Amino acid sequence: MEASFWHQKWERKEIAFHEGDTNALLLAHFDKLNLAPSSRVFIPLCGKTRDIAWLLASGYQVVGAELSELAIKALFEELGVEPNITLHGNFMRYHAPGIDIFVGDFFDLTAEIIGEVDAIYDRAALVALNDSLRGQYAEHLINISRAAAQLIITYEYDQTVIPGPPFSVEESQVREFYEATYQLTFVERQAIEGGLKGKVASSEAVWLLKASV
Ligand SMILES: C[S@@+](CC[C@H](N)C(=O)[O-])C[C@H]1O[C@@H](n2cnc3c(N)ncnc32)[C@H](O)[C@@H]1O
Repeated sequence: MEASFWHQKWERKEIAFHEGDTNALLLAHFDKLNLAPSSRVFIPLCGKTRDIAWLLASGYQVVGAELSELAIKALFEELGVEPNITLHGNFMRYHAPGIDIFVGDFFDLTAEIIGEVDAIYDRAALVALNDSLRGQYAEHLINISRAAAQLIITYEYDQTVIPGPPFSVEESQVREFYEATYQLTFVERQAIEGGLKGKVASSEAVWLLKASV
């Protein structure tokens, strides 16, 4: 999708992807990453997810990337935190104790910009990108995070019924993108009540990716 697509979504408040509460699959499975206390977690394409509040309250540090400055202003407002805002190359950096969000294009990020990360939490990021960008996203994510472990939540459904985003990302694609770098563990698949957008039977699938030894 073009950047303008997402900017428009935020301007028009068409953000059905945003969940009011902490994601239940995050709560159920985040401990499987076995992170040390105060580990730094990268959230690509973070929007204003409430999952950030949970991670901070759980003692983790968060680094995020998001195109929309509107989203990040709302994120900090909802966190009740006053950010320090600075220009950082192509990005606006929104910083407060324990949290760094880079506002700009994920594909412009570098390992130096995001700094050390211990793990990645991808909910609605891989699935937000169309087919032509998804492989590029996965490769760039591996490079800038130096193959940090990942917890990924995807959607699976019949893509001929509705167009994305979110796009359906099947097991074969998760394996295609990540199997050369990580050991993949399928964690669980959970049906979405009422289907995706009420239109198509769909499940969320959870994947745990750890560096191959
Ligand atoms: C489907 S939303 C998911 C947001 C968040 N992960 C959540 O669970 O609520 C995808 C987000 O990615 C952002 N986005 C899309 N393309 C991006 C890019 N190239 N760089 C940074 N952010 C991007 C959009 O603005 C949008 O907020």
